[in-house]
Amino acid sequence: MTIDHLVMTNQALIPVIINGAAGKMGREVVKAVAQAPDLTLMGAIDRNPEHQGKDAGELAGLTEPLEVPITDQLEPMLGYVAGERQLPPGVIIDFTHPDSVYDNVRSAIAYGIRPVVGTTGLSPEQIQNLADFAEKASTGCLIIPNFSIGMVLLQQAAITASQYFDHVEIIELHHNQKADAPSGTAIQTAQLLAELGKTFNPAIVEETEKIPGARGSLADEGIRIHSVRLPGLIAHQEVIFGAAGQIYTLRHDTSDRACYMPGVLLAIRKVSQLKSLVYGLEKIL
Ligand SMILES: NC(=O)C1=CN([C@@H]2O[C@H](COP(=O)(O)OP(=O)(O)OC[C@H]3O[C@@H](n4cnc5c(N)ncnc54)[C@H](OP(=O)(O)O)[C@@H]3O)[C@@H](O)[C@H]2O)C=CC1
Ligand SMILES: O=C(O)C1=N[C@H](C(=O)O)C[C@H](O)C1
Repeated sequence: MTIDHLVMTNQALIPVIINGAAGKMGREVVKAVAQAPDLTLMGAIDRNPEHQGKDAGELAGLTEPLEVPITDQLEPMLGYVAGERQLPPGVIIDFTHPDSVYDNVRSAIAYGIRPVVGTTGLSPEQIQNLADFAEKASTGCLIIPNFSIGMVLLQQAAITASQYFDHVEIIELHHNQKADAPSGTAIQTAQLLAELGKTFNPAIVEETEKIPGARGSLADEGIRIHSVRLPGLIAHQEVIFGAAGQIYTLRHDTSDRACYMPGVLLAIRKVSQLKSLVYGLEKIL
C-alpha cells in the first residue's frame, strides 16, 4: 500500500514501526497492529540475520503477507516514516534487548518518532536521561515494564496491602531466555511499594548468607526480589506479605503473550498525545 493510498483512504492511520519484530513479543505485536483498523505497519526492524528480508506478517503467522520486510536498518526507517508529513506522527514499539533499547529510543526521539518501550533492563539513570531528552524535544515516550492489565491490578492490590503489612518479598518467575534480572515488572513493583515512604522487613536476627544471593536482590526500602528462570515458564510474579499468623499472597500468571496486546495498542494510541516521558501502564489507563 502506498503513502498516497493511506492518505486518501484514511488520514488518521498511525504509522507504526516495530523494533524486534522477529522476536517473541515482536511477532505478537505485528499481528495486533495488522488487525487494528487505525494503525498501519510501515516498518519491521530486527537484527537477527536469519530473518532479514522475510515478510513480517508471514513470520508472525498471518496467512497473508503484509508486504513489510524485516530489515536491520533502523535509522533509514525512522527517517522514512518521519518524512511522511501527510500522516500522523509515527510510533515505534521496542521489544529488543536491554543492551540496545537506550540507543534505539534516543534515535527515535531524534527523528520525532514516538517510542513505546516494552524492553526492560534500562537503568534508573538511563530512564532519567531519556526523560530529559524527550522533554527537550517535547516528544511523547512511554516506558511500560508490563503491558498486562492483570499486573496493574496486582500492583494496586499490593500498594493497598503494604499499608497494613510491614513484611513483603517478591518472587518473579520467567522463561530461561530472559536476559535481565530482576524483571522490569518486579523492579517497578518494589518501587511502587517503596514510594509509600516506609521501610519494609525490619531485621529480627542478624542474617548470614551461606551462599551469596540466597536472600535474593535487595531493592529500595528493604524489599527483596527473587528471580527464577526455567523453561516452561512464561512470566509470573508473586508478592507475598507476612505478619504474625498470616500470609497474604498476590499472584499473576501469563499463559499467552496475547495478554500484553490491549496495553500495547492503548500505548500506541496514547503516546502521540504526550509531550514527555511517562513510565507505567497505570498512568495512561
Ligand atoms: N513490557 C512488557 O509487557 C513485556 C516486556 N518484555 C520485554 O521485551 C523484551 C523482548 O522480549 P522477547 O520478545 O521475549 O525477546 P526475544 O529475544 O524473543 O525478541 C527480541 C528480538 O529483538 C531482536 N533484537 C535484539 N537486539 C536488537 C537490536 N539492537 N536491534 C534490532 N533487533 C534486536 C532479537 O534478535 P536476536 O534473536 O538476534 O537477539 C530478537 O529477534 C525483553 O526485554 C523483555 O523483558 C517481554 C514481554 C512483555
Ligand atoms: O521477558 C519477559 O518475558 C517479560 N519481561 C517483562 C519484565 O521484565 O518485567 C514483562 C513480563 O514480565 C515478561
